[in-house]
Amino acid sequence: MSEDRFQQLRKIVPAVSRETVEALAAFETLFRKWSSAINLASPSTLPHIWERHILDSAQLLPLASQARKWLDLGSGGGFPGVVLAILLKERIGSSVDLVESNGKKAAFLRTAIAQAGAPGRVHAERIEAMWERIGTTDIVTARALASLRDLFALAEPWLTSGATALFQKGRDYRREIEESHDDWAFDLVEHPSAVGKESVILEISNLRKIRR
Ligand SMILES: C[S@@+](CC[C@H](N)C(=O)[O-])C[C@H]1O[C@@H](n2cnc3c(N)ncnc32)[C@H](O)[C@@H]1O
Repeated sequence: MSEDRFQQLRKIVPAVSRETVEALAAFETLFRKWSSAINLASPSTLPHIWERHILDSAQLLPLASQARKWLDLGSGGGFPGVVLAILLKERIGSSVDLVESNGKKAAFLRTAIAQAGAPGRVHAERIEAMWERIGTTDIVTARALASLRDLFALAEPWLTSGATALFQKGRDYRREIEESHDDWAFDLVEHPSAVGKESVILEISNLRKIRR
C-alpha cells in the first residue's frame, strides 16, 4: 500500500488504520478484476477508481460520526456502500444494508463484503420492496441513482421515519433542489465535496411530503 494513499485517506477519515486502507486497496483490485467481466463503472473512470470512487465514498463517514445503521440504495459496484462497510469495521456495532437489484452486481457486492469481512448485508432486490425488511436506519446514502425528487420518492419510508440522507450530487444539484421543492419540504446542509470541485454532499433531514 502506498504511503500517499494512506495520507490521502487520513485527510478525509482522520482515524483510519493502515489495515483498513489495505482492505480498501484489496477492494479496488477486486473491482478492477470484475469490471473486465461485468460493467461496474464507466470505463473512463477506471484509471481513477481511488480518487473518483473510493475517496468520494469515504468522505461521507465523518459527516455522520455517531451513525450506526446505514442504508445504501442502488449500490452498483459498491460506491459508497462497500467503502463505508469496510470503514465501519472499525466502528463496533455498525453495519450497512446495500440494495442492488442487478443480480450480477449483487454477486460482486457479496464477494467484496465477504473478502473484507466487512459489516454489510446485500439485498438483491428492488428498493421499493425493502422498507419492511430493513426497517428504520440512521443514514441513507445513494450515488448516481436518480434525481433528488426521485430519490425522495424511493427513500421516503426511511427519511420520513427519522433517517438523514447523505446524497452525493454533481454540478446540477441546485436545479434538482429547486425541482424537488414542488413536492417535498426538508432541512438541508450543503457540504462541499472533498473530491470533485463542482460536487456536493447534500445532508437532508426532516423530509415531509407537501400535500396540496
Ligand atoms: C448508475 S448505478 C450507480 C451505482 C453506484 N451507486 C455508483 O455510484 O457507482 C445505479 C444502480 O442502481 C441500481 N438500481 C436502480 N434502480 C434500482 C431499484 N429501484 N432498486 C434497486 N436497485 C436499483 C442499478 O441496477 C444500478 O446498479
